Amino acid sequence: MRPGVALKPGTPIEEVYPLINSENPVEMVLVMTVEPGFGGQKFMPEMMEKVRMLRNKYPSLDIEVDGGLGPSTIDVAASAGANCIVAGSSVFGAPEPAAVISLMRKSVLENQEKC
Ligand SMILES: O=C(CO)[C@@H](O)[C@H](O)COP(=O)(O)O
Repeated sequence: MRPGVALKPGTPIEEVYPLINSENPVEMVLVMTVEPGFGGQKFMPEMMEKVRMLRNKYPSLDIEVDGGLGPSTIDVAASAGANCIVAGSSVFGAPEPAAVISLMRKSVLENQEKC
Protein backbone atom coordinates (compact mmCIF):
# COMPACT_ATOMS: atom_id res chain seq x y z
CA MET A 1 0.00 0.00 0.00
CA ARG A 2 1.17 3.53 -0.73
CA PRO A 3 -0.65 6.04 1.46
CA GLY A 4 -1.48 9.52 0.22
CA VAL A 5 -3.33 12.58 1.34
CA ALA A 6 -5.26 15.29 -0.52
CA LEU A 7 -5.26 19.01 0.19
CA LYS A 8 -8.24 21.18 -0.71
CA PRO A 9 -7.33 24.64 -2.06
CA GLY A 10 -8.03 26.31 1.27
CA THR A 11 -5.82 23.98 3.32
CA PRO A 12 -2.37 25.42 4.10
CA ILE A 13 0.55 23.30 2.91
CA GLU A 14 2.08 23.29 6.38
CA GLU A 15 -0.68 20.98 7.56
CA VAL A 16 0.71 18.11 5.54
CA TYR A 17 4.33 18.33 6.74
CA PRO A 18 3.78 16.31 9.94
CA LEU A 19 2.19 13.55 7.87
CA ILE A 20 5.22 13.35 5.57
CA ASN A 21 7.72 13.61 8.41
CA SER A 22 5.98 10.93 10.41
CA GLU A 23 7.57 7.53 11.06
CA ASN A 24 4.72 6.11 8.97
CA PRO A 25 4.75 8.76 6.24
CA VAL A 26 2.38 9.52 3.43
CA GLU A 27 4.11 8.90 0.11
CA MET A 28 1.95 11.03 -2.11
CA VAL A 29 0.35 14.44 -1.65
CA LEU A 30 -2.50 15.47 -3.92
CA VAL A 31 -2.70 19.24 -4.30
CA MET A 32 -6.21 20.00 -5.53
CA THR A 33 -6.06 22.67 -8.22
CA VAL A 34 -9.84 23.16 -8.17
CA GLU A 35 -12.40 22.83 -5.42
CA PRO A 36 -13.27 19.12 -5.16
CA GLY A 37 -16.61 18.22 -6.61
CA PHE A 38 -16.78 18.02 -10.36
CA GLY A 39 -14.78 18.12 -13.57
CA GLY A 40 -14.43 20.96 -16.04
CA GLN A 41 -13.38 23.65 -13.56
CA LYS A 42 -10.67 26.24 -14.14
CA PHE A 43 -7.13 25.42 -12.98
CA MET A 44 -6.01 27.51 -9.99
CA PRO A 45 -2.41 28.58 -10.72
CA GLU A 46 -2.00 29.96 -7.21
CA MET A 47 -1.89 26.35 -5.97
CA MET A 48 1.51 25.96 -7.65
CA GLU A 49 3.17 27.64 -4.70
CA LYS A 50 2.14 24.62 -2.62
CA VAL A 51 3.61 22.29 -5.22
CA ARG A 52 6.88 24.26 -5.33
CA MET A 53 7.19 24.26 -1.55
CA LEU A 54 6.60 20.52 -1.38
CA ARG A 55 9.05 19.76 -4.20
CA ASN A 56 11.77 21.91 -2.62
CA LYS A 57 11.33 20.22 0.73
CA TYR A 58 10.77 16.64 -0.51
CA PRO A 59 12.60 15.95 -3.79
CA SER A 60 11.38 12.35 -4.10
CA LEU A 61 7.79 12.77 -2.94
CA ASP A 62 5.00 11.94 -5.38
CA ILE A 63 3.10 15.19 -5.89
CA GLU A 64 -0.20 14.92 -7.67
CA VAL A 65 -2.35 17.71 -9.07
CA ASP A 66 -6.04 17.39 -9.93
CA GLY A 67 -8.32 19.83 -11.66
CA GLY A 68 -8.13 21.82 -14.87
CA LEU A 69 -5.02 20.03 -16.10
CA GLY A 70 -4.48 19.79 -19.83
CA PRO A 71 -2.19 21.01 -22.62
CA SER A 72 -2.53 24.65 -21.58
CA THR A 73 -1.74 24.12 -17.89
CA ILE A 74 0.55 21.11 -17.73
CA ASP A 75 3.80 23.05 -18.10
CA VAL A 76 3.00 25.29 -15.14
CA ALA A 77 2.22 22.27 -12.98
CA ALA A 78 5.13 20.16 -14.16
CA SER A 79 7.66 22.98 -13.77
CA ALA A 80 6.41 23.57 -10.22
CA GLY A 81 7.25 19.94 -9.47
CA ALA A 82 4.07 17.91 -9.98
CA ASN A 83 4.77 14.39 -11.26
CA CYS A 84 1.32 12.75 -11.05
CA ILE A 85 -1.41 14.32 -13.13
CA VAL A 86 -5.17 13.80 -12.89
CA ALA A 87 -6.96 15.03 -16.00
CA GLY A 88 -10.57 14.51 -16.96
CA SER A 89 -12.04 16.95 -19.47
CA SER A 90 -8.85 17.56 -21.41
CA VAL A 91 -8.41 13.85 -22.07
CA PHE A 92 -11.98 12.63 -22.49
CA GLY A 93 -12.92 15.70 -24.53
CA ALA A 94 -10.00 15.41 -26.93
CA PRO A 95 -10.29 13.96 -30.41
CA GLU A 96 -7.10 12.04 -29.66
CA PRO A 97 -6.92 11.33 -25.91
CA ALA A 98 -3.65 9.44 -26.23
CA ALA A 99 -1.99 12.50 -27.77
CA VAL A 100 -3.02 14.65 -24.79
CA ILE A 101 -1.68 12.07 -22.35
CA SER A 102 1.54 11.87 -24.32
CA LEU A 103 1.98 15.64 -24.30
CA MET A 104 1.45 15.82 -20.54
CA ARG A 105 3.81 12.92 -19.89
CA LYS A 106 6.48 14.64 -21.99
CA SER A 107 6.12 17.85 -19.98
CA VAL A 108 6.48 16.02 -16.67
CA LEU A 109 9.50 14.03 -17.85
CA GLU A 110 11.24 17.09 -19.30
CA ASN A 111 10.75 19.02 -16.08
CA GLN A 112 12.00 16.11 -13.98
CA GLU A 113 15.21 16.09 -16.01
CA LYS A 114 15.83 19.72 -15.04
CA CYS A 115 15.83 18.88 -11.33
O1 LIG B 1 -13.58 15.70 -9.98
C1 LIG B 1 -12.82 16.63 -9.95
C2 LIG B 1 -12.63 17.42 -8.75
O2 LIG B 1 -13.36 16.88 -7.69
C3 LIG B 1 -11.99 16.98 -11.14
O3 LIG B 1 -10.89 17.76 -10.81
C4 LIG B 1 -11.52 15.78 -11.90
O4 LIG B 1 -10.81 14.92 -11.05
C5 LIG B 1 -10.69 16.20 -13.06
O5 LIG B 1 -11.49 16.84 -13.98
P1 LIG B 1 -10.98 17.99 -14.94
O6 LIG B 1 -10.77 19.21 -14.08
O7 LIG B 1 -9.70 17.53 -15.53
O8 LIG B 1 -12.09 18.12 -15.91
